[in-house]
Amino acid sequence: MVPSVKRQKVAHHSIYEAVNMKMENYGEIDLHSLPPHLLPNELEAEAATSQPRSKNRRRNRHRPMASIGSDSSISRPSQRRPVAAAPLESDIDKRKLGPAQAIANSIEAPIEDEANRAGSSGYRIITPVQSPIPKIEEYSLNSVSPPVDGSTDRSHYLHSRDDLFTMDEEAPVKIVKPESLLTPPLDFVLDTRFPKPKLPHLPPIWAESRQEICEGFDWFRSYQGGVYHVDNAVKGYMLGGFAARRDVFEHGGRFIISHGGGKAESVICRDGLYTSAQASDQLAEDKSVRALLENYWTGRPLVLVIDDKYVLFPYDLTADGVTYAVLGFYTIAYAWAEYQLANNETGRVIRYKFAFQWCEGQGDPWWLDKSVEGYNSEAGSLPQPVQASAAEKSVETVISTGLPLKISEAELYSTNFSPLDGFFNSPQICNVCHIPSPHVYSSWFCLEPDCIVFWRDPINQELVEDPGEYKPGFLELIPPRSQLEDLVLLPEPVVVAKNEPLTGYAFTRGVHCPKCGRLSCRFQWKKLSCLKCSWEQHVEIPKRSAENLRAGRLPVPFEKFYLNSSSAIIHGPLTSFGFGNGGRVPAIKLAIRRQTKFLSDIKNRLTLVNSGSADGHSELTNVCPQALVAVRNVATDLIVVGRGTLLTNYFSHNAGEPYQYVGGDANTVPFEEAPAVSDARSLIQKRIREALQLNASFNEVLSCAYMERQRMAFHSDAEVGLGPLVAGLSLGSPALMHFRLHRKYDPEYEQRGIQMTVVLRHGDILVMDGAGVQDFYEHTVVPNNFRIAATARQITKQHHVKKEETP
Ligand SMILES: O=C(O)CCC(=O)C(=O)O
Repeated sequence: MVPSVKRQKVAHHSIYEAVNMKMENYGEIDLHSLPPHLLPNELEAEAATSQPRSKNRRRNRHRPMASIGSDSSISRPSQRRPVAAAPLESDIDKRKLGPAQAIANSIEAPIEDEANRAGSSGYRIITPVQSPIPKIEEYSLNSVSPPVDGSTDRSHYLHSRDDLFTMDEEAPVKIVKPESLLTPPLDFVLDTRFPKPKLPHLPPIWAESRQEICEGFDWFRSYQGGVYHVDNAVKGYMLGGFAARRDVFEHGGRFIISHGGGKAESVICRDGLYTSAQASDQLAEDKSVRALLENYWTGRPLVLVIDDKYVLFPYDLTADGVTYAVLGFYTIAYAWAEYQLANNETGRVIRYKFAFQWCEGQGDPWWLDKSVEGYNSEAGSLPQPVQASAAEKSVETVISTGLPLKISEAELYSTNFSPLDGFFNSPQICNVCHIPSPHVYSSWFCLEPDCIVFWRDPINQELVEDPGEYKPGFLELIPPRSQLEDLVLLPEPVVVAKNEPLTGYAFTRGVHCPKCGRLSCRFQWKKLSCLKCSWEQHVEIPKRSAENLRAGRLPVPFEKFYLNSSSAIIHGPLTSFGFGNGGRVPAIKLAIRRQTKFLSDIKNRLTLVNSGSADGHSELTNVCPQALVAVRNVATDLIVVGRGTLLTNYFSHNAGEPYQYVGGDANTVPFEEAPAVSDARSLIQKRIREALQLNASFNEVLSCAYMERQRMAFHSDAEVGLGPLVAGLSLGSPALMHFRLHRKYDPEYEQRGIQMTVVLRHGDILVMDGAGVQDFYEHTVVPNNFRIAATARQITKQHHVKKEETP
């Protein structure tokens, strides 16, 4: 929820003007006027969706270019809308509940329940289960809706989804599923090809975790769901988990049929309570389906990615530690809707099926073993058991010898036709809805879900129980259809250009290893490296001067802080106090407390101490080189995002006492080994003594380093044995620290908006004093650009007692 705020002109006072001045409440500003990259995620998402979009731009980008050799008699989808065409804007509401659904709801006899036939292993409706700490399992990503994110209290989830969120990606979610809910989908085919042989060689592009794919591969940046689309065009499609009935992998993988578009039965987790959501009908206007249909009509290629659970792929990815492998470019040859069995009231759901065909011009699929005698590149060769030596063949060699890494313009022609336009598989026009449907199965029936005879025998109008086999010839390859475009699959290497800030966004992204093909996240501050082999590229980030660190303006309409007028937080007078070598230095002390309900106790306060002196800055710059040893830490094993390891969205380094948040002992060094961090601690303690007359003695400092667009998620430092005094020193670009009410005090999300925002500039120390600050509020830090923060705490023994040991 966004706070209800109204616009009001806000004066810009310099720090010096503000000293000792009774400032007005700065709550009356519009947070939406802030640049999106400075907003916390939920506001950022809102800001992004409220941007006006140029329809023309979008259409031009995704409509096919003029076709070469196209037949003018071939009608375009815009002229007549066959089955499953992307709806026009005006159609959307009308199509929400089609006549087919009305009929389906009134039909008494459901399609025969295969689960019953299969005995007790069949699918069940799952009722809500109370589950304290579930066993974490990955659930078919192609079919799972994101669970509702739970608490962001570090004691529950050490990292929340915001930690990994960057602006051009979907936020990753926790895919958690208690064992008791792990029932296989009803509509699956058993894989008969086990045991699968080992891969002939590593794939040219592969990853071990979903995050690696999303950070390192432009064609697939979806942490949740199986369809990655941008501006209504699908860039990547994930084939994962169980295949649905009638899914196929033909011609050696040149022709693949898959069920896509989400809305399968899913598990939702909220506050530790797991519930299942029933499968529901896919609609042509559902975002994923709609985007897939747009690719279908335009012939635009997309990239197929598989995971190691995709049963129809003939090789075993797991043997080589491959979780995700990129197949190559495909276009959609056919799209249609059909009924599939489901575990809901009607016993069935509408599902869209897509037939993907390998794009010509990108060589043969990399997994086809050309060494097999009688290898037929058209048909593909079935996998043979692979010799160990062949399996270990260097991907480097493979990459250089013709892999599906690029579609070259010269080899393509754009047919720009629809497969329904009369050439393939004898489409027929339905005499009820007058929309053509392809002839997919042995007998033809209407595949337009809004038609009252959808999936019904045209003669006796009976619902089709089993459509049987595909019509002979349906699985044959069709002439290629693609746009004249130079599309590059291989991730571009990160090039270190002269004078480029090496903390820029490009350097936060994942890297593709030219030796073994693995995608790795940027996990070390000092270099880009492959997590599989020895490949690495040094990116030596130079030491920054105080001036350089301080540079960077925050385009926000407030100098120091923002208070939401409905928050009831009050601030005291702004005062100045002296630091350092005897001279008085103008500085700000801003005490903020909440007057009613929550922070009524004066002990709970927030103070921003600005060092304000040149001498302070020179002391601080020493901290930087120390923090540069930082790494992106591994998130807790309580969370699975997609598959594999999960890293935070910033780099960190811990000194002093182990801090559970950064993995305890494993990621902590003693202060003696971190002299600059130790200096920062001394400086923080000194400033607090001077400004607040508090004798703080911190025994832990967490240093966080942020590159462009990185940030720390909403959380509170409310773990047992922490604080209650927490003080953070800011270095580098200015940042916004937003506070919102903790979810436990606002369960209905009524006041989920930002209650308070504090600007943190180079040299500032923000002091959070009192357990109430952590208990009532969560905070997030969104830097404007390169920034390092050193946050000091007092950690007691209680903090080290493991969760299971607490009574
Ligand atoms: O100042 C920062 O960058 C974040 C500090 C913080 O929230 C923390 O360490 O808990």
